[in-house]
Amino acid sequence: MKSLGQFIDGAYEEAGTSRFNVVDPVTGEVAYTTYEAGRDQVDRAVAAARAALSGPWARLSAAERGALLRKLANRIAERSEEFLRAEVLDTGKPADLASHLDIPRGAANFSFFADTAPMAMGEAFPAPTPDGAGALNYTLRTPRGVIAVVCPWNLPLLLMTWKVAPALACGNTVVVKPSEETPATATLLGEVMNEVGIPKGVFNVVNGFGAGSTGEFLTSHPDIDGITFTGETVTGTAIMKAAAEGIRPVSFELGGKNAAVVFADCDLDRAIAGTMRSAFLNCGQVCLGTERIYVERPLFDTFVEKLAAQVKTLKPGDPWDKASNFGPLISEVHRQKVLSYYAKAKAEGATVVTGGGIPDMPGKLAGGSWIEPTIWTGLPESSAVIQEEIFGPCCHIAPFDSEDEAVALANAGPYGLAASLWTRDLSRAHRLAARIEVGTLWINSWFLRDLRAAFGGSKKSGIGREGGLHGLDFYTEQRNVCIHL
Ligand SMILES: NC(=O)C1=CN([C@@H]2O[C@H](COP(=O)(O)OP(=O)(O)OC[C@H]3O[C@@H](n4cnc5c(N)ncnc54)[C@H](O)[C@@H]3O)[C@@H](O)[C@H]2O)C=CC1
Ligand SMILES: O=C(O)/C=C/C=C(\O)C(=O)O
Repeated sequence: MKSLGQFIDGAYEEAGTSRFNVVDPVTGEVAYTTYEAGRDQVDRAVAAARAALSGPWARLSAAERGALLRKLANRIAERSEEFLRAEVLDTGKPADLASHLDIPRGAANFSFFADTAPMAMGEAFPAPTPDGAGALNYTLRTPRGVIAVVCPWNLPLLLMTWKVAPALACGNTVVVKPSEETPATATLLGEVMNEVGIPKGVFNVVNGFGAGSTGEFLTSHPDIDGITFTGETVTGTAIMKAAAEGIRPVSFELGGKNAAVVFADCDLDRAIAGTMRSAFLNCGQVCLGTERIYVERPLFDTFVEKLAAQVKTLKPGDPWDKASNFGPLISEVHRQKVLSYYAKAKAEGATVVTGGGIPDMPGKLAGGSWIEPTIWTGLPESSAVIQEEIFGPCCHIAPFDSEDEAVALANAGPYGLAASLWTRDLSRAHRLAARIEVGTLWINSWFLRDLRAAFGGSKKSGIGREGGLHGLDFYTEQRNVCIHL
């Protein structure tokens, strides 16, 4: 059986304080084992990253770093089959999905930030005041330092590189802690870093768990200069407490309970196709995914019927079988969590329009963490399945009668990550865009990403924005220089 270790200072270490299994969610069988990095390994990874900050990496210009990142992107593309196999083994997602989304975006993140980071802006102010006449204030940007990158399991390569790429483009060094469920692609990336000539110590990976383990050792490490994290809001709270010690900045993309608002004047086929993707892509394990759908009353029954018909076209199965388009949940633990919401919905009196259970899977697949895509109607807004992030392939659909009511429903709750709006009335779309409290609002679309745009969450869905030039305030330190000539 293959085993996977840490990647520290340019070298792999098959060692740790304990060894743990990574399970293939398709079958429930152990896929391979890896090691939990202890405090000493985290210390060495952080020390390697610190040392690399003043090594050959520090002497590269932004253009030279960009050239290396472009090579990285090309090499990921050349080795895409290996990345694809690793990602599919860890997550169980359909190979077709990973080959169109996860792996190409993993490469594109590097080429995008290779071009973007050198455009990080500064300011220059000639002083007009009598005492400062002739003075000039201008900005110098320097790398922030050693960045801890803590990642989730739902889009492992995509979300890790979304943070590593701007960090490296700005001249930082990183220590990555992938999710314990999906360590393979981050660890494999170490090989590619060496192949393209990224100096040792610039990119490090420590595997292990969160609280009381590798994740906590890393985020509480005194020699970390900033922490970027995507995952659950509760974890964000724990990491923020760790970051408070030493006053380290954080960049967070956290949970969501995203709404889709569908008006009766929408292009119905487009709205069905869009909400279908937004609720069920990646088995509902996308933080931007829709778990609450509000439909204008005249369209409600038709919408429910048509979405349910579409859900019946989802085919769970082997991720390499082109006929299957729906994967399992990440783990049995996560399936138990999602099933607990399926039970709560029933207990609270939901109408189960479709799904609600576990599908019968053939042969070895019967041991996987499969679950039925599920639609509910008829619950009050106070229900657990409407209030809490489930992170599974399920949604509740409710009717609304006015624009104001739709806005109030969409804005209810503690999260503010994303929402989608389906209407042909562009005046209404613009009006509502100003009122819906989210980091990203999609109109007649969903998960249509332009990497130049600010990306992140409002309310309890995050702190700060990444993407384009926005994240560069986190990945660089700004120094104001005042020179009196
Ligand atoms: N993108 C998102 O918004 C995601 C949200 N989730 C939600 O979070 C729930 C739990 O899934 P998890 O994988 O356990 O997410 P999580 O937020 O607990 O874990 C994400 C990462 O943080 C690390 N971590 C956990 N606790 C930590 C701590 N105290 N200090 C430092 N690092 C820590 C984990 O090891 C992992 O690498 C899911 O059921 C889902 O609802 C999960 C994955 C992604
Ligand atoms: O496109 C992106 O950069 C990110 C998409 C999805 C997430 O952040 C998530 O599911 O956590």
